[in-house]
Amino acid sequence: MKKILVTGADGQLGSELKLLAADLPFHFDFTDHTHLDITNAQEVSAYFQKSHYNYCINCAAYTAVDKAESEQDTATKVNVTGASLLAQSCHESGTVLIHISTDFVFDGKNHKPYQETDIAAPISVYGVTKWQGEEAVRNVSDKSFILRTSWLYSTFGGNFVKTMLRLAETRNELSIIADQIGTPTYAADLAKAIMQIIESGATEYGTYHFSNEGVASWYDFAQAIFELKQLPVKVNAIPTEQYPTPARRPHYSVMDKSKIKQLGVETPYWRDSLKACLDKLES
Ligand SMILES: NC(=O)C1=CN([C@@H]2O[C@H](COP(=O)(O)OP(=O)(O)OC[C@H]3O[C@@H](n4cnc5c(N)ncnc54)[C@H](OP(=O)(O)O)[C@@H]3O)[C@@H](O)[C@H]2O)C=CC1
Ligand SMILES: Cc1cn([C@H]2C[C@H](O)[C@@H](COP(=O)(O)OP(=O)(O)O[C@H]3O[C@@H](C)C(=O)[C@@H](O)[C@H]3O)O2)c(=O)[nH]c1=O
Repeated sequence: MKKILVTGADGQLGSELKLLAADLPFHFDFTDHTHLDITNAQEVSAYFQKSHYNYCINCAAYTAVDKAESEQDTATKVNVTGASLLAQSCHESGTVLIHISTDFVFDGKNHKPYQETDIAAPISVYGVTKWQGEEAVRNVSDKSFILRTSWLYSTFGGNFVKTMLRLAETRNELSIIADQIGTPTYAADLAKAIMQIIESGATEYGTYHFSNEGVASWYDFAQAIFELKQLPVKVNAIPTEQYPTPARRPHYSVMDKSKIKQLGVETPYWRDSLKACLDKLES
């Protein structure tokens, strides 16, 4: 039976993987920050010495985009050192590493969906650390899948969908940025994609883009949330300048998913997945 180590398992993606795990014929070790700190070299190597893993899915990350601007060292430790330590142990033990990265490795100047071969040029500390983490993985492990995803949300953890629902409890009007374009992605769909890759036994290692299908601005995303939930919130479309944040975010970060589709992975339309998540939140 395949053995799979999951790090950062209490986050959005890790929690979605836990839900899927129950129905799969694999042995999972789900670890959170307290059981396995990926920045601790001894803890990482102890895990890999204790068991042989066929796969390691790295869901652990520093994901606070704005806070990262003033916490560069912490973000680097988790997103670069942590990724590098896992890659090293995976390489030594012949484990396939599935590492997750982000659309924020791009600067957002494209006018057509980013391909895996497009040049990364991150414009935030978070984006830089995620790019350096990818490079660390690529340099060490020749058996790794790096999956870049975007605008993740889930019924678990904190995310844009939950922020909008929370704000709707006290506000009847919101201003949301309309000139940052990307694709929302339901973490449950990413979890399924990861499992499809593992179940297929694919060995076409490398960097892949995975998001839901379609395109939206944060404004469109917010409108869809309120429309599907039938909440009477007026949403004003604003330019980025009118919502200043510590971190810069790409204006355009839609990703081309042709490559991952060749592995048989499905990419549901973002509004369908949003509805599925909202229905699940309600139940
Ligand atoms: N969220 C998003 O919108 C997007 C995320 N991604 C990427 O997808 C991946 C999964 O993201 P998501 O599930 O949303 O992230 P979350 O922030 O929901 O979860 C990350 C988890 O990592 C844990 N963690 C942090 N530091 C360590 C550490 N040193 N050792 C072990 N665990 C640690 C956190 O635990 P604790 O809270 O206890 O620190 C948390 O449970 C990440 O690589 C992220 O960069 C890509 C695009 C979009
Ligand atoms: C709350 C709020 C946000 N916004 C904007 C700010 C920002 O540009 C956008 C999204 O803000 P958030 O802080 O929720 O999301 P953010 O943390 O920027 O999301 C990013 O997270 C990292 C981890 C990734 O890897 C990215 O793919 C992306 O998902 O919405 C508004 O315009 N109005 C508002 O009222």
